[in-house]
Parts: sequence; structure tokens; C-alpha cells
Amino acid sequence: MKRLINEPFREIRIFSRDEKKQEDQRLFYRDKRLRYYLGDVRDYRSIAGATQGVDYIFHAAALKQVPSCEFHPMEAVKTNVMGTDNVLEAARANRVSRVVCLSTDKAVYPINAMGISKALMEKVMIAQSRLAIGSATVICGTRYGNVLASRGSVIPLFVDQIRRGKPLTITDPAMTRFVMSLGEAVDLVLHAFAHGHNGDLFVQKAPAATVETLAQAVKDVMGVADHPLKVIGTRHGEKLYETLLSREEMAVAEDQGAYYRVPPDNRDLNYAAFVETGNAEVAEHADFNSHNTRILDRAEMAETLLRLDYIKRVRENPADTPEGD
Ligand SMILES: O=c1ccn([C@@H]2O[C@H](COP(=O)(O)OP(=O)(O)O[C@H]3O[C@H](CO)[C@@H](O)[C@H](O)[C@H]3O)[C@@H](O)[C@H]2O)c(=O)[nH]1
Repeated sequence: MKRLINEPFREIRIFSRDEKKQEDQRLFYRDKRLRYYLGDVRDYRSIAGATQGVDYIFHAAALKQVPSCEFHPMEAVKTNVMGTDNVLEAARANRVSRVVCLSTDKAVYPINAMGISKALMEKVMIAQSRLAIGSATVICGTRYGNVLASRGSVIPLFVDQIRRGKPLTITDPAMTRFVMSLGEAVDLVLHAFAHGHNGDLFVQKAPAATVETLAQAVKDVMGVADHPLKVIGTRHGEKLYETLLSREEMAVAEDQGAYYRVPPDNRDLNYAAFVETGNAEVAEHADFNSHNTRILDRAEMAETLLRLDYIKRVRENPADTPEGD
């Protein structure tokens, strides 16, 4: 949000169903360019109204918690899949010029309802982008890894455990996750915004770390190197590692330096082309996952943490345990 405010937009509309969060933001930013729209992506009319006269959409509305989606998969379908279809229908109807949809590494080879619903969201995005070809609208997407110190994530939890004198709970010491800062996540979205064509998907070539390295690095930056760790085992719906691009996507990905761009498969609806023509190149590629990317060691992870605003705040104020960004 802070970064978007720094962009030269004439007006910024914030569309969400969370009245309280909107009020908090309004009081915090006090920026006249911000307009708050109460609505729900599940309701086409509300999103169609809010996107009238809009130039760009950053579509981040989602149910993103693994356990809640696991218990209520149809809620994930309604928000993540049907909600996205509504946003993109409205965008095309209102001739919005660019839309960036936010997805997650959990959508690749998904095993939980959240990831499965996001995978289907990506398919909706590609199908809608195909309809947008030749129109006023460009629809593209990004996939994120874990955003460090985001609200509800493991870093604020570790900080809280240290502050309470409790052991740090580690699921599986060897589990890896891609790591990116909030700033890098925004950069990725702005890169997609500036360079995306219809159906493109962008990912950052993010490094990764094991959960054990992450816990040790949090202890280091908090100055409690001897704090105990406790292994609790893998949680429901969790994978040992995450994948940002599948083997099939790597075979067609364009290397853009810090990013990969995956163009859409724009074969037409000619059935034969899907079943009779293969791609021999696929076999030559590996997927891009959090086990085979660059793995940060403890010192590198600590350096990365020290650059985060969240960690700076925590270190400056030992009495405070902020929620996360
Ligand atoms: O007490 C705990 C809690 C978590 N972990 C581990 O820490 C890592 C990160 O966990 P967490 O911060 O809860 O994130 P994820 O479960 O990986 O999911 C986050 O990252 C996704 C991107 O991969 C987003 O889509 C999700 O919304 C977001 O919750 C995982 O390996 C967990 O196993 C622990 O070791 N101990």
C-alpha cells in the first residue's frame, strides 16, 4: 500500500469487504487520492461498479490461509476462483487497461485447498486473458513465495515466542520456503504491470532457506543465540518444499534477469493440438523449487532479516511484538 501511494496515480480505489481495515487505513494514510469501496469480489455488481472508469487493477483479494481453506474449500472456490472471474469480467466490461492477478507458489503441484483454488484461479486468469486478446485490456499474473514477516506468518510467531520465553516451534528443520521481502513482492507486481502481455505469469528468482536456518537467524537478530528450538512436525496440508515454476513452465520460460516470464499456451481450441503434439524440450528441464534455488545460510538469512522494517521495529522496541506487515 505504502509503495502504491508513492506511484503517480491520480486516484487509488481500495475495494474490500473489510470495513474495519478500510477505516484503519483511512485514518493511517489520510491521503485524498484514496477512495474506499465496500464490496465483495463474490458479488459481480459490486466489483463492476467499483471498476467503472478505472485504468489499472491489482487483484489481491483472496482467502489465503491454508487451514481455513482446508476446512471450508467452497469458500476458497467462491472468493479465489469465482471472485477472480468476476474481477476479470468486470475489467473487460469496463475496458480497464491492465490487470495484475496475484497468485502463490502453493498453486504449483497443489496439495491443499488453498493452493488448488489458486491453481484454478490461474486457469481462469489465462482463459480470461485469451478473451481479452485484441481488446483494450491486458490481464497478467504473478506468483509469490513467502513474504517475510507478513501478518500471521512464522517470523512474527518466532518473535512472540522469544519474547514470551517459549521455545521456537519448528515443523521440519529441513523444510524450505522461498523468501521475499514485502518490497520485492511489490517490485514483482510492478514489473508485471510494466511488462506483462495477455496471459503472462511472472515469478521472481527468489532464494530460499530451511525453516531451521530461518529460526536460527531470527534468534541471531534478536540477540538470543541460545534460545531453544522444539520440533513439532509438519502441519496439515504442508509441503516439504514449494515450487514457483513447474518443469513444463520452465521449458517455455523467458529469463528476464531477476524474473522469469512464462507466456501462456495460446494453442486454439483445436483438440488435436493438445493430444497429438508434444513438447520434447520439457524432459530437459527441472522445475524451479525451494530445494534447488539458491539456499541462504544462517548469516545471509540474518542479513536479509536485518533489512526488514518489521525486524528493525522489533529490535528498536523490546517491549513491542508487532503483528507483522
Ligand atoms: O510454528 C511454526 C509455523 C510455521 N513453521 C514453518 O515456517 C514456514 C513458513 O510458514 P508460514 O509463515 O506459516 O507460511 P506458509 O504456511 O508457507 O504460507 C504462507 O506463504 C504462502 C506462500 O507460499 C502464502 O500463500 C500463504 O498465504 C502464507 O500463509 C513453513 O515451512 C512452516 O512449516 C514452523 O516451522 N513453525
